[in-house]
Amino acid sequence: MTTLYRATFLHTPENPFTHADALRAESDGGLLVEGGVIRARGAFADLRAAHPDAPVTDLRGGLLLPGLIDTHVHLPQVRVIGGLGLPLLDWLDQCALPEEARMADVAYARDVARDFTRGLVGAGTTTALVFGSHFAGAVDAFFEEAAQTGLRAVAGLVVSDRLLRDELHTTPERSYAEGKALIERWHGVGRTLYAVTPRFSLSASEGILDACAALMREHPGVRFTSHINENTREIEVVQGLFPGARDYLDTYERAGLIGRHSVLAHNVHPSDRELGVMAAAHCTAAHCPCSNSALGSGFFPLRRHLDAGVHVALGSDVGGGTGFSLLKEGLQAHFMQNLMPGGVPLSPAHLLYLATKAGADALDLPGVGAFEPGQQFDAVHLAPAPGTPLDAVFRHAASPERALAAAFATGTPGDVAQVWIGGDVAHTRA
Ligand SMILES: Nc1nc2[nH]cnc2c(=O)[nH]1
Ligand SMILES: [Zn+2]
Repeated sequence: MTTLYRATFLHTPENPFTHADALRAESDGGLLVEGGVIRARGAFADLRAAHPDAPVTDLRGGLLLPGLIDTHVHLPQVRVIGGLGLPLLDWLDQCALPEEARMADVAYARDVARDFTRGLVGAGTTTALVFGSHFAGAVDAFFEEAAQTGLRAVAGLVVSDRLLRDELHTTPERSYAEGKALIERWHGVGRTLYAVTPRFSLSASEGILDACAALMREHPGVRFTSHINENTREIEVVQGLFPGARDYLDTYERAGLIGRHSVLAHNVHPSDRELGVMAAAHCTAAHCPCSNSALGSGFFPLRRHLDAGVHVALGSDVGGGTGFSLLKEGLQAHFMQNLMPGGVPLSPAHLLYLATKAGADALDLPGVGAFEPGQQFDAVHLAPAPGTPLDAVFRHAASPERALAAAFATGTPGDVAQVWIGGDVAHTRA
């Protein structure tokens, strides 16, 4: 089936941190989509002339963006969003982990997976790197729900063997066996990929990190994700647990877990050595600015990451973060860079890139992240309700770029009118 979408669209096929004019915009644009794939892109009038018989979907009056890509978000935490005012380790004990223990009940986990997946797609997120659950049944339930919704999910069993709560602990042997079974069931099936996911070095012994590395070695193409350098107290505890490690990164590096397919969340307090190794390994730092603010973790040193050559993308970190909207994460990133000494001024192009193409690159998914011919039609249509301030801005914006800035400044999931994944409608505003 072929459709010609008519819209004001913007995308960042190039990296605005390294390319001038990376923001591409078309005020009255056309995207010709066939079988879920973008076949042609340009001015609407030109595409209309070349394809006079294609049915037109008219999306004028809003903004069409590539589907947003969340590179760090926790499945079991959707119902504990809002535990404000605690530092990381207290927040885990009091807010997150009691809820994560409830995921042992598969029926409960299925309901949570529905809330979670709806929350993501309703916010315009079409691809997510998801911290699953400590329970394999809950991870299955999530993959099933993602397959139904159409979400591009990269996810895995979260594994830990110390310092959380007994119900959440496993063993290296069991984590390996359950991970292998999940990889065989889900990796590369439909739109899903598997991510090997030790929770963080604080809760993962060398033995369980080795089991993670074995899964990575035996299943090339699976992704890796964990947390790093989020909170100063956490870093001290990790140093004590790994007295032979050079730093936090080394706890993963020594196990053989750092490479092109590794995404490390937070990295608020990195050393220069860690940044150098991350750059050389082409791994990604998932920056989660709302979480960093809510948990008081600190200011993300974006300048140091960029100077070192470390790839950076955005994550919502629900439920340490405050919601699924990557527009809000973009705004919070902008605020924090504005406020910190030596912060990087972030333009609308930077924010769009961090929320789309940067995530696609982090996950090594060349088929998504922008509106290039040959890419999947993953898209979010922002169309604020008439009479809202964002609608007023959209109707009077001097350029698509100004409208984009306003979408980051004041847009919410309520402004997401429709979402497509691979050409299929995955969400329509009620
Ligand atoms: N923000 C955050 N950091 C973590 N470090 C280990 N687990 C978590 C978590 O659930 N959220
Ligand atoms: Zn997290």
